[in-house]
Amino acid sequence: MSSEEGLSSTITDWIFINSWWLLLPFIMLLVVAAFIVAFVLLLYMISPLISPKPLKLNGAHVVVTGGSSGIGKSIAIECYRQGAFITLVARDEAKLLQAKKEVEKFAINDKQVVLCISVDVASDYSQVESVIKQAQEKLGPVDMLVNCAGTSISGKFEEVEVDRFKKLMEVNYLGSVYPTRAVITTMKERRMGRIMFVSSQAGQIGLFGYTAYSPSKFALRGLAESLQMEIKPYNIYVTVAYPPDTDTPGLAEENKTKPLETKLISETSGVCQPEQVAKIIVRDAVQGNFNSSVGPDGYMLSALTCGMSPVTSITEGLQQIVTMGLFRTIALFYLGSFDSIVRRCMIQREQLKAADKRE
Ligand SMILES: NC(=O)C1=CN([C@@H]2O[C@H](COP(=O)(O)OP(=O)(O)OC[C@H]3O[C@@H](n4cnc5c(N)ncnc54)[C@H](OP(=O)(O)O)[C@@H]3O)[C@@H](O)[C@H]2O)C=CC1
Ligand SMILES: CCCCCCCCCCCCCCCC(=O)[C@@H](N)CO
Repeated sequence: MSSEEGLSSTITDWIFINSWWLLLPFIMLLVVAAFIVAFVLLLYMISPLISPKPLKLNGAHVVVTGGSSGIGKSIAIECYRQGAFITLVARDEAKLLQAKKEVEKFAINDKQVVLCISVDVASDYSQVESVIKQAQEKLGPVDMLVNCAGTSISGKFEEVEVDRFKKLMEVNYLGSVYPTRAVITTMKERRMGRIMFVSSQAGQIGLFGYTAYSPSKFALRGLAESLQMEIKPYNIYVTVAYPPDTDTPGLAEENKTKPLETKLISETSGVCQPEQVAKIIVRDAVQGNFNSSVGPDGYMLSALTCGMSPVTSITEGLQQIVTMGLFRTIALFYLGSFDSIVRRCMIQREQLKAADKRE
């Protein structure tokens, strides 16, 4: 070792031993940087969890498609009871007028109005746009749009008439796209609003008999997620509701041709009353929750199928994280029992057929 090298290493030692504090600024800088990174990460995690400000229904203009019957009518009543102005949208004028009378019984002040509009929400966009414009001229800009017009049909895949697949996509999916498209620009300008899509538990799981219906309800979820990402900075919140079987004229109609398998499987989550479903849906829409479910099965299904859907509260996010594995375990038992229902029904049918032949 040369004497020069010896000298430089002695100097470095000296700095480390006696002047470590010279490094203090660097250490502090590192600590501050670490804090900043942690803070930014925390902000990223927390920001989607910040709950929106609840919408005031008193004096608000609520448009309910499918508002002349069943769940839609109950939603209209629930909003009216909280002071909203209502536009009911459906095709049949007589049913609309009847529903208007029923809703009006729940007025809380004498300024409230129920407007009826007869239009097919699924056939022609320009028509839907023009009636929404008329409604806005009469009752002011739409604060909340409830897309509840819809219909269902159940049957085995090969027994469902081919044009029904198209029909259900038109009514249940496009029939929600069109009214939403007609209100969104004004909502964005006003930087406020709520959009509700009424899907179904059959929009979270595919079931025997719902090959035409389920996809039209699943589609709403894709629409809702994409739209929510676009309009959240404009303070507009989207809610997707997933009701179980609900006691309505729509369900009674569907039950006339429902396969036994579909009946037995759907019984799992029971039958609800439309008033009960409407209360939950309206509460969730007012709060701006992305997800709205009914009952314990509905809760489990929603947590299990949350995927990449937006979260609207810290508790919701935490519950999803904690329950996911447990609910999947429970789901496997449900799936097993559904498979066994389908197998048993098939065997029963074949035995009946064989007996018929023998006679
Ligand atoms: N009842 C249930 O078990 C469940 C229902 N749902 C969903 O909830 C929604 C409401 O169901 P429910 O209350 O049972 O249905 P109903 O059949 O009782 O009512 C349907 C409403 O939608 C209107 N409508 C139907 N088609 C159109 C159309 N093309 N244009 C405008 N309005 C239309 C009907 O009026 P009109 O015929 O005069 O146009 C009526 O007001 C549906 O989307 C359904 O899929 C979800 C889960 C469970
Ligand atoms: C942890 C996992 C829990 C799993 C629970 C599964 C429960 C399945 C029940 C599905 C019922 C579907 C009702 C569809 C109603 C409907 O949309 C039509 N009636 C419309 O008319």
